[in-house]
Amino acid sequence: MPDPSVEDHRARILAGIVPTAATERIAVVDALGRVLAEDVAAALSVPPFDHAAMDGFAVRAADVATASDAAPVVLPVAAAVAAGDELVDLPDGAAIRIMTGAPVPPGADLVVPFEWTDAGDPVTIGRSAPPGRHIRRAGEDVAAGEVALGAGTRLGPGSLGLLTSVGASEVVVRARPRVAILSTGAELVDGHVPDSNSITLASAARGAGADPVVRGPVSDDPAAFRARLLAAAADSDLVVTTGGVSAGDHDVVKAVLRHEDDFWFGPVAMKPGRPQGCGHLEADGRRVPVVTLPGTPIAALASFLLYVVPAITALTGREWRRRSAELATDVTGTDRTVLLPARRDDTGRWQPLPGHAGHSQRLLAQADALLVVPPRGRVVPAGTHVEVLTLHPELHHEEVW
Ligand SMILES: Nc1nc2c(c(=O)[nH]1)N[C@H]1C(S)=C(S)[C@@H](COP(=O)(O)OP(=O)(O)OC[C@H]3O[C@@H](n4cnc5c(N)ncnc54)[C@H](O)[C@@H]3O)O[C@H]1N2
Ligand code: MOO
Repeated sequence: MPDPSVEDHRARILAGIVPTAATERIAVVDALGRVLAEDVAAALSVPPFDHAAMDGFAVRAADVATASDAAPVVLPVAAAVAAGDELVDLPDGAAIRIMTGAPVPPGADLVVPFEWTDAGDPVTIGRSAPPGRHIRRAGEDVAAGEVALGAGTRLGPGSLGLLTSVGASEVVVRARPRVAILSTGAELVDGHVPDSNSITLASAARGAGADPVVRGPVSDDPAAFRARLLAAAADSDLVVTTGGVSAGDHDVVKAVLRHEDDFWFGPVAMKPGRPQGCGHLEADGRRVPVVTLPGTPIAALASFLLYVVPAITALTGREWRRRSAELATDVTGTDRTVLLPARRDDTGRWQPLPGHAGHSQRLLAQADALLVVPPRGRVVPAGTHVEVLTLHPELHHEEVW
């Protein structure tokens, strides 16, 4: 039996994910990047009232219908209104000087821009237009009562502006999934090796829309690991461990979980990150998914982006979408999926960084993405589109990827 592929392992993990039902009500100013849990109906129309779209004169279109440079129409100016002013009626046979955003005077159905006039008082108007020109009608963008944004919408800066314009100051959004990060290894606990995976994975989790809780490092003692793991599962929606999944004498994650019914461990046909595992734990009657990643830092982050970012997306009830990018050069494929640190060049294609040594944290820190080179066992030519994993997961949802 060949080792399962990256796709197989991702499908296995995603099959065990049930979107979290939890929601919370938050202020619109805090809602950037969140996902609406409910439709938002407009309390206010956009625009809220009929207003001028140009600086000029509000008139009756019929009064200026014949205006031309050769035969201009001259009207007295009855008043001046600016944005924020109260309504002023338009007397018969007159014009009102009006600024962009000011309420259109009842009776007026056309705004003549200054450029078509001498801007004087009385005003000489040398050009006409049909009724309605340069007026934005109340509700022409969004009518009060209409659904302004639907459940499931991911909120960007424009959505926050729209919510504010329709009168919403708070919204109900899906709760961020709580993701526990549990690193393992005696060398981390005693400080011989800095625990870089915790900060890397917690920040990647936050960027992907989760609420990370760092629960490690924990030593290679099975009882200590089990206790920490259960505590992590009790207050999270997903647990991610790092380390302890290969074949060594102290590989505690695998030793503790391999005999559980609900766990799978094995090599996945990828490099780096071959030893992987996943399963579920029971906590307070909930089935909490657990993804066990290898400890080597580049393998841990690559695996996190391949498997955990899609799982976080699925937990928030959104569909995970693969991103693809074009190779700038030929890449040597193998019989396993290879993950290559890369940067985008001036042509928008992706170039693997030179000097890839398999496990360089330095290269990972310099790269913008990991290219997922498929296991074709031969050269993958320049111009081929391959999956790409951004190393800036805060941008994961952007269409540019
Ligand atoms: N006989 C075999 N040995 C190994 C195999 C194998 O198949 N057979 N697989 C190798 C591969 S590939 C990988 S990847 C590693 C994965 O090992 P573990 O997941 O068990 O990780 P550890 O042994 O705990 O640590 C590996 C390495 O990474 C450092 N590390 C671990 N956690 C962190 C952390 N939180 N922050 C920073 N660095 C960390 C750790 O000190 C080790 O140097 O197994 C190979 N061996
Ligand atoms: O798969 Mo491991 O990450 O090569 O060292």
